[in-house]
Amino acid sequence: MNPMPLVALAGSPNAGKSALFNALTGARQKVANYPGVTVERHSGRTSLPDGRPFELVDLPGAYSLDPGSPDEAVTRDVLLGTQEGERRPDALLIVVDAGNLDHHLRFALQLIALGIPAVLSLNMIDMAERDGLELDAGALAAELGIPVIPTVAVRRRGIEEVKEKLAEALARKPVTPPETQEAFVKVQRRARAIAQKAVISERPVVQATSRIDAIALHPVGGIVLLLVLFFLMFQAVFAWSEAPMGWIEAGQGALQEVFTGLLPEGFLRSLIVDGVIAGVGSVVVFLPQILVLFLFILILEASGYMARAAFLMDKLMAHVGLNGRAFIPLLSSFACAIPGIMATRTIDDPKQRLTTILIAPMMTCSARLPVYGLIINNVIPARALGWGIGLQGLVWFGLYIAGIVGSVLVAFVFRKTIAKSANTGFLMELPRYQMPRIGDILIGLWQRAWVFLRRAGTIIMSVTIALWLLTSYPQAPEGSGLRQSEYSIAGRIASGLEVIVRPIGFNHDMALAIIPAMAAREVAVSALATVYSINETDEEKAEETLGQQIAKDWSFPTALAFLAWFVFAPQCLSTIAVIRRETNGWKWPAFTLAYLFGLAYVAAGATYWGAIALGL
Ligand SMILES: Nc1nc2c(ncn2[C@@H]2O[C@H](COP(=O)(O)OP(=O)(O)OP(=O)(O)O)[C@@H](O)[C@H]2O)c(=O)[nH]1
Ligand SMILES: [Mg+2]
Repeated sequence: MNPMPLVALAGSPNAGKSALFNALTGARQKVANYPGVTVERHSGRTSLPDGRPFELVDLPGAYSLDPGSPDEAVTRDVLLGTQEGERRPDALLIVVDAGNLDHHLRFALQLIALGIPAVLSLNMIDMAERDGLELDAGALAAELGIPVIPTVAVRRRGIEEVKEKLAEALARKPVTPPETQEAFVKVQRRARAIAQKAVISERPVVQATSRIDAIALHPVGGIVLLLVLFFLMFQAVFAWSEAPMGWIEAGQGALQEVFTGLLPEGFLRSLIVDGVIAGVGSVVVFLPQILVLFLFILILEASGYMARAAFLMDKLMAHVGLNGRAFIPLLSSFACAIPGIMATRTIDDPKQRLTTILIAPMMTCSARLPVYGLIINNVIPARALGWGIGLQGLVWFGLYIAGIVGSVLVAFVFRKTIAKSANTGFLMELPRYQMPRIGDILIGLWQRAWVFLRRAGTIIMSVTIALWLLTSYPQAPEGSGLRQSEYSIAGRIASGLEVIVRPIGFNHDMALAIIPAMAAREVAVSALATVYSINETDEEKAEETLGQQIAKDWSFPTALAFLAWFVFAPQCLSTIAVIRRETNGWKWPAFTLAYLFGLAYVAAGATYWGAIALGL
């Protein structure tokens, strides 16, 4: 039996390949309005109009067949059939951006020359029309010698036709390509000539894109705009999430009451009420803040603004020896360092890539949000500083900036020492601005929420239960006046660590919380919740929320030191595992652990003693 036919999606970055992949297969691959989003091969199944199934693979975008970076190498190897364990595709679906035909046809021409039966999707035809460009698909097909179908991937326009033409292409035999590839300069010239022939009419319209860019890319105005946007984002994180956080807390309280009423006093009740509900609930309550933050990030990404931010940062990053390509991986690290580190595959220079991998864990990932939120919401006064600026939002903004500044300084040092290489320039095509589609944003938010809740229900819940057991036993003798969290197994282990972290202002509860938080940062919060609810014996005190207890028990310098610790500490085993995978060995993950813990220790200590010196 013949294996299922294989079709590969290929084309220049940001042409809409993943959007087309999603439209064809019903998958939900990440699409975003900047180049370099897809860095791995993804595949999915779908069927031809006659019902025959075929496999579709979405490849990272590339500018040519000579691989510049690891992700482009994936694309080339798959297309040439030299990728290990991978069949050569039976047909290609080449995607080009209709509004950027001249550039995108270069790679398309190289692809066609491979001799694999191909179909061309003339994508983003809606945007081309908006910008006053009318193209002749028939003329283009005649020039290229393959079928050309105008498509709007995000509105599923042209999808059925693409399938029909793919069915025909799959019936054709591949031809043997010529021995030598045409010189790239020649390809370039041919691409331009063909693109010109395909134009029916071009109405010069003053493009919104260039008008917005006059401000957004301005060397001074652009940076100011960037800072203002991010600043507003953090203010909104507080302003908009207060009410829903209250609802979640109320729900959690109600649930605890239900179980307290349902279960007899004892092991099970304590496990469920103090362990699971208190622990997991203390993390879940931060969902609204995370969603508000991502609402902003997703809108900025989809509109095309983030690519401008990358462009602006390029100049600044050049000073520390990184190019603008590092911006997108670092940007994704704000959600989570894991995809961020994987996205460094778009960086061609190995030393620049290594540096970016090493600093990615310093970007404020969403796992830190519950920790920051817990401290800021409860220890930093909700004071207005005038002009609608709140102190809490300002501190939050400051923590993000601290991570960024720290990473910039570290990158500078690494590029001068352990990761030396020449600085290379950065060429990034800026996408056109687009109105974000509400559906896309909602799906993005849903995916974020799902990742967060799944973590809460799996890793955070299991670590919390384990910690609950370790802090519940052995039980402190009644009336001894000993604190359960110190008497227990976990407490005794924490007492060992406390010796090391006391000089930076940490107390016993914090020492206890940061050990299980190695598994995931959010666990620091659920661990504190568990510790406090286990320690509470008299009923009245148990009414207090975790936040109120922290506000009462922790001194201001101690709370600040805890925040500073979490800016840098590499408390995430999955990130370390990904660094190992991406650098092929234990050397760099070990190095990352060492330098980040060192940095966290110094930063927390400096914060603590600094705050004391200032009399805070
Ligand atoms: N208006 C419009 N936007 C589109 C169309 N196709 C894709 N987009 C948008 O264009 C952007 C890029 O799409 P992607 O599918 O991520 O592009 P890609 O080719 O996979 O990019 P890389 O993975 O970076 O190579 C996204 O913002 C999409 O929503 C289209 O036909 N019309
Ligand atoms: Mg993609």
